[in-house]
Amino acid sequence: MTEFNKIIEKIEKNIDYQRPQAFGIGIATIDTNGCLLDSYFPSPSFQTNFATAAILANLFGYKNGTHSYQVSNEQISEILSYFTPFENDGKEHANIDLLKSLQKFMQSPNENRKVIVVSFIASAENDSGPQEVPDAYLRLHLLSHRLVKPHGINLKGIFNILPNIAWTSEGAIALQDLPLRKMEAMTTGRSLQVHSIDKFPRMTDYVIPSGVRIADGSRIRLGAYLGEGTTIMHEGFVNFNAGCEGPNMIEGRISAGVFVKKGSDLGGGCSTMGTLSGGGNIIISIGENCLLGANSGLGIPLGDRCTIEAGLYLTAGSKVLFEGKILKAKDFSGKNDLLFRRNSQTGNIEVLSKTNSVELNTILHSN
Ligand SMILES: CC(C)(COP(=O)(O)OP(=O)(O)OC[C@H]1O[C@@H](n2cnc3c(N)ncnc32)[C@H](O)[C@@H]1OP(=O)(O)O)[C@@H](O)C(=O)NCCC(=O)NCCSC(=O)CCC(=O)O
Repeated sequence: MTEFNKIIEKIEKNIDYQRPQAFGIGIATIDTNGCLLDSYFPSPSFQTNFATAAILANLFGYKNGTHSYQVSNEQISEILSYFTPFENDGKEHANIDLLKSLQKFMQSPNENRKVIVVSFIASAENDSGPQEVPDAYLRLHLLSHRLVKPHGINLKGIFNILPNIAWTSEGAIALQDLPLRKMEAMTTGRSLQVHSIDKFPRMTDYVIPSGVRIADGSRIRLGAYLGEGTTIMHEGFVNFNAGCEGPNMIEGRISAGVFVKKGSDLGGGCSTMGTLSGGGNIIISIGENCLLGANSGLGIPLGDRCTIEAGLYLTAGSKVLFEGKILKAKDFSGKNDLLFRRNSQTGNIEVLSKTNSVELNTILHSN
């Protein structure tokens, strides 16, 4: 054990070495040109397991920054040899177990169009965002594994890094490989179905967070953050770098960048304004115990215990009536205990102070 510690100390003392913010050991799909299409990290590490990070770093020559490496079976054996002091110590070692499984599964990797990858993400202060497919996927995994909350990791430029590919019943396939793969499947009696053409896969094909119900997996992108006790009905949608704290009822759309705090209910078909396209730049958040009525829309950050009437689309610039004064909806950003409704007699949007708040039906949030 002391020998192991000495090795780690030596690696970490190297003047150029910087502990990565996160790292992951995973498996990636390659296309016929050997390009990486996706990466799957069953147990990513964030701000932890620094000893394992150091051993991996030493083997690949990693010092700092964001880098990914393809790993041979021989290299896995070499990595595992460092961990013999931990054999049968009665503790759980997710990364060691993962390496052993990968070694077993990957006897002839290329036949399955798969390669083993290790990816490191630079320390937070030096992280300039996604560099390659594996570290982009690692970032999305960190969010869906609840290791970081939305906005907790740099995703700038991720669209330029991720390839647009076919998500099929046989996993990720490059668009140029699709006709051949389709023929191959048909001639062997398989039906190759294409579920979507996109840069982001559905979350449930990579990460299943504990304590959630998801009625339609295709509505949740990898990189969504779903807290314990989240229920998402068929109309619900959650983009990457967005999500909810849990428990929550989600029957509307959580756009990229939006975060919903616990106890809030997003009614059927409601909209939260995003910032990816359409010119909006206000990042929407929703406080605790809010209710967005069915088919409502939200263009300002809400405080706690606020309600938006069903069908009311509240944009930031909407003129609203509050205690006899005309204000803008954005003047109420982050404020608590408010009811926004369109007066059915005058047509004005009104803001009323309120004391009651939504309570979730607990039966819908237990598993
Ligand atoms: C705006 C609220 C919250 C108001 O409800 P409240 O219970 O607080 O108030 P209330 O008791 O209805 O009304 C109190 C008083 O205000 C009046 N009042 C109510 N709304 C008014 C309006 N728009 N204009 C003028 N007056 C109004 C009432 O007539 C009443 O007056 P008096 O005092 O004179 O009597 C509601 O209407 C609403 O929109 N709820 C959202 C529900 C929802 O969408 N949940 C998600 C379900 S999701 C779902 O079902 C899925 C299905 C789907 O997919 O669509």
